[in-house]
Amino acid sequence: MRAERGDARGRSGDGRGGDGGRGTRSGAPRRRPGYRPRREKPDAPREAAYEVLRQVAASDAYANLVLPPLLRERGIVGRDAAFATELTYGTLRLRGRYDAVIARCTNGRPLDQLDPEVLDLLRLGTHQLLGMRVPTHAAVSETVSLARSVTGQGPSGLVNAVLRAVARRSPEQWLEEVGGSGDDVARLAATASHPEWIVRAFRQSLLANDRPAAELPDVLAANNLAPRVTLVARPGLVEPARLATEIENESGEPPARGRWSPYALLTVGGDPARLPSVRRAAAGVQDEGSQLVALALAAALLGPSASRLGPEDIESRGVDDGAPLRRDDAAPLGPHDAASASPDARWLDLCAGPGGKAALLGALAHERGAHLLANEVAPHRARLVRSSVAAVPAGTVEVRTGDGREIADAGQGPFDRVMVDAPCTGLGALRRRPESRWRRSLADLAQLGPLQRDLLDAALSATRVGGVVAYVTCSPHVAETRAVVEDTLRHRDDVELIDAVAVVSSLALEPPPGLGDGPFVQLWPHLHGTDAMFLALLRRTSS
Ligand SMILES: C[S@@+](CC[C@H](N)C(=O)[O-])C[C@H]1O[C@@H](n2cnc3c(N)ncnc32)[C@H](O)[C@@H]1O
Repeated sequence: MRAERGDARGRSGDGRGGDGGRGTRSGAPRRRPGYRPRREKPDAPREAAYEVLRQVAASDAYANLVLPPLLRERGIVGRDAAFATELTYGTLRLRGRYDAVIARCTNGRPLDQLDPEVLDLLRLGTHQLLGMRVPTHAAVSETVSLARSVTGQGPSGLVNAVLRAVARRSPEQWLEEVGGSGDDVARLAATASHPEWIVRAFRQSLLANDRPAAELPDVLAANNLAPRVTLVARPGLVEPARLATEIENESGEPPARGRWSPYALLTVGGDPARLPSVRRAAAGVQDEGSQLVALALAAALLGPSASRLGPEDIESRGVDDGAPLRRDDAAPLGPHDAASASPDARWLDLCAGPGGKAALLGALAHERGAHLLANEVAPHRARLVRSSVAAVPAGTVEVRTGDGREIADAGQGPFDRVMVDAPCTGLGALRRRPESRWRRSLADLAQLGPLQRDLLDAALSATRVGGVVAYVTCSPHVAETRAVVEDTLRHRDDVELIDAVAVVSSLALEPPPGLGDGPFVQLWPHLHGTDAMFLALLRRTSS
């Protein structure tokens, strides 16, 4: 079976396995010459990829949540699992480009007149041909076989004809063809496979962050590359060196250290869920950009108008110079039950689900004798937060289910440090969520804008004078990043900006290049290898 699948993928043989891939099994009737009976079961990795695509389209499922359990359930492992994963995620990412190709191969029939199932089959076949370089005969015959199995005989002829037309040109020729018409945005949208409004949004954001528009193809291309899986060794819970050993034992390959976060390890394979430290939540999967913004909140200095800091504290910590508090300088605070006596004891994560940043902040809070309230509006996501912070010793983190706009009702403020990791379009994480670019629309921005402003407002109101708020999005879109912060500064006179570039540059292992003059930090996949996270740091200056 393994050999048959391998052949079907074009790694050897004729693309159909030793028996033609048509299911000759002991006891099967003798074939007439030239007769090829219908294959009983389609190739399992292709079938899994197809099913995920259908769930993504029909039930708004997330591919990265559906595929791994499906592979486990069907016992698809090793190279077959890698094939299914690349086929699924690659097809979803490059759907826009492939649709432009397929539309040129249907004899003028518009794609919206094809059955959605057939269109997904064509996309899968096209990705094998143009994105994975599977030999033509294998890509076409296996996809046609899958089509027969899932849609019946009828549409399989169309699938065969369209895929043969796709195969007549090389990937390079198709890129030239689909990128050959329309304005710059339309061409990039087709070749780099992004909706046009997202292409425009990235261009606008590059310019707003003093990056040249010429970088646009690079950032879009980076959105199409599968990122390396990054783990965080939560401070005080597991040493990075120990986590590295676990990773090497699991995958056979030592991880690379992160470029920016001292707690980051980049893996090259293996299943993170199997690592002992991940299982006990001392470590987790977390993009380095996400680690950096959480570390920045923990490192940003409190004060100068910190009402609960004495003047000598402010002086000795160098608050006025705007430099961040380094971990070495952090006051070695006592046990967390003494936290209430400290001027840096009450931390809040206002939008905590599923809990990546809350777990890192919780670990840091424990080291510093602080307490973290992790708030999340969705009960099922609040449960995920509880799992994420499970390794932080009891008493440090409390998880609250509630609307962040009503955080004053929690009765635990005012807070010293507050994370507002606002619900956003997620345009900064397109690498990791292959389907999301097709699901999002401009209407989402209009809907999210008021909520983002209200959450930031509520966070600032719940912060003590001198306390710090981090406003974070996993999106570079101007409308949900600097526009939200600038609107807030316009209508509040009790807030000032902290230079987030200075904070991030001094806490990172090396200063990330290209961050500009601040005060905002915008990370980029093509420059930093992280998600396109945005960070603004704000300080409450008066009550
Ligand atoms: C970007 S995610 C946060 C990611 C999280 N900080 C992490 O690192 O894992 C935004 C979260 O805000 C939550 N959310 C949405 N509206 C909210 C509200 N009104 N109050 C609190 N949380 C809210 C969403 O359910 C979602 O879990």
